[in-house]
Amino acid sequence: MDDVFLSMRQVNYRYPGAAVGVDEVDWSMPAGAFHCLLGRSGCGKSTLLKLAAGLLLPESGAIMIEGQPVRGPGLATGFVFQTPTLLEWLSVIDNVLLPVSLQRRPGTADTARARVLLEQLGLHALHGRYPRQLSGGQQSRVAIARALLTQPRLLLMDEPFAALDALTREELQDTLLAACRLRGTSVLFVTHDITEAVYLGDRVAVMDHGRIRCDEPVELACPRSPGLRHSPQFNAVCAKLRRAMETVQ
Ligand SMILES: Nc1ncnc2c1ncn2[C@@H]1O[C@H](COP(=O)(O)OP(=O)(O)OP(=O)(O)O)[C@@H](O)[C@H]1O
Repeated sequence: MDDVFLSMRQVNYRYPGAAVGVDEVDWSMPAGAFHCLLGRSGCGKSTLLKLAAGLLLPESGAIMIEGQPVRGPGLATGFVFQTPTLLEWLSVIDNVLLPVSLQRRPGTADTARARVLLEQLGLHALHGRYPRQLSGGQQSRVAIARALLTQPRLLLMDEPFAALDALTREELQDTLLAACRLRGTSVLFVTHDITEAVYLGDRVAVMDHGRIRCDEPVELACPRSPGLRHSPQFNAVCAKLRRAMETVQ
């Protein structure tokens, strides 16, 4: 199929000595899609993301982005971890510019792009602050801006909002959807939270013991709006995924 952006075919990986890894995973995403991976702790979600990022290489099977095999990490893929991992000694704008400054001296175009991202992520007044002067939600916003700086086609997110309070988390979900829609960024997003997966994802997969056990398209109104969270349709999809998660445990 020519509209496949990311494809995984029969992908296997296991850390030495680990009981669970990634087991015969087949997955594909069209460009601009937002896919979520749900599953209990230790089922292999982070391992799958690291494989997609090229941080790990599969023992067998193939991972392709736009038809090219993934052979290692690259600027075409952004990664956001559970903790924002900001550098304490750099200001907000310098943290956002980090992916460029690791390669070369940032130019005016890079700084302009960083400022636009900070504006879009609601951080325009905080350029000169340091991470210790920010709330957890603001730090997460900086981490997202940093991951988007190089204009990656693919954003991989590993429970990036897990440590935030429920309302901040919902605000960030809307900010993230808007930022990715604007850029056409494809996103693979790992979470433990069923409502988060359903709000964000246009497709949600449930992982268990390294395998994809259930793969559910989410046919809810786009773009998402906060009122959707209280609708019967939203609750019905959440209930279906919950049943799927309970069945596989
Ligand atoms: N660096 C590592 N070395 C050895 N084993 C590892 C390593 N990282 C993960 N594992 C093991 O691989 C398996 C899958 O771990 P993974 O981190 O992918 O799970 P997960 O679903 O992301 O869990 P969580 O939701 O808790 O983050 C687990 O059994 C884990 O103990």
